[in-house]
Amino acid sequence: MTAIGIIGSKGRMGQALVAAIAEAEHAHAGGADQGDDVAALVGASDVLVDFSSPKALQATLDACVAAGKPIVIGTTGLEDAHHAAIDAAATNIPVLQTGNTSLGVNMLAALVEQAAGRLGDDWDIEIVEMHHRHKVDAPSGTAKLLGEAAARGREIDLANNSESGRDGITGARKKGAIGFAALRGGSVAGDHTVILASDEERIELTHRAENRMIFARGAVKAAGWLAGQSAGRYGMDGVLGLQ
Ligand SMILES: NC(=O)C1=CN([C@@H]2O[C@H](COP(=O)(O)OP(=O)(O)OC[C@H]3O[C@@H](n4cnc5c(N)ncnc54)[C@H](OP(=O)(O)O)[C@@H]3O)[C@@H](O)[C@H]2O)C=CC1
Ligand SMILES: O=C(O)C1=N[C@H](C(=O)O)C[C@H](O)C1
Repeated sequence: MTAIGIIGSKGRMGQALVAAIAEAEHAHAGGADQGDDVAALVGASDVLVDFSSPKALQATLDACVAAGKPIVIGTTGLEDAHHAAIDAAATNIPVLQTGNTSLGVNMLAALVEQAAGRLGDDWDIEIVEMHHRHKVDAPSGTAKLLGEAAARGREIDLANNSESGRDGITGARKKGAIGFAALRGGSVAGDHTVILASDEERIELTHRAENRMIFARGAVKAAGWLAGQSAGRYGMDGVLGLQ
């Protein structure tokens, strides 16, 4: 049994995590939200799970490093500086960061990597995502994860080969670009489609999340797995046996 502390415990994912921790028969060490003492929660936990806000990340990482506690980071909307902070923390503690903790999305990423690599850049790649009206970041962390998978398959760098937020006279699509489009509305838990389009045919690979328990169960599984790892930065492949 692992004592799991939740950063962002009162949120939509925080509540799903409480249920998933009970279901997996781990212990819920408590939660921290805005204004709470994160160091106290870290001290009471074997491992932390963070589904909150990028603004919380640095203080959370500092507390985990100071106490030598592993952390699973599911928060999205991360920028380069956040990833640099994660890399630095991972030299001291185990850190697992992912835009999506579900089995289905991580399987989809493996399929996208393979398709992008085998089809080549005569096939345009567009990633379309839809989420509930409350989501604050775009494109989603999952869309970025799928974009990274496509870029890996093509052996290109995503940062220099992506197009998003098209509006007005944009010019023609750049050959080899990976495009992103974000839709928001209703209560959608998370839909992602990767479209591979050639001149004469099109492939669409889709994942639809029907509820948040798929993310929560994946995060709890990741927490149990991470508690047994040494310092370093990890993704979901080892947790889900997709390596
Ligand atoms: N990787 C994955 O598989 C998934 C990732 N996510 C990501 O998880 C994050 C949370 O999503 P969701 O639960 O829907 O969001 P919510 O807005 O419902 O919950 C966010 C929670 O984080 C808390 N919070 C905000 N700022 C801080 C802070 N500075 N310190 C501590 N706690 C803070 C909020 O507390 P308060 O209300 O007091 O501000 C709230 O309880 C998002 O980034 C989302 O994209 C979501 C699903 C799956
Ligand atoms: O905010 C959400 O809800 C979700 N966020 C993650 C993301 O940004 O990809 C994962 C999931 O799609 C739900």
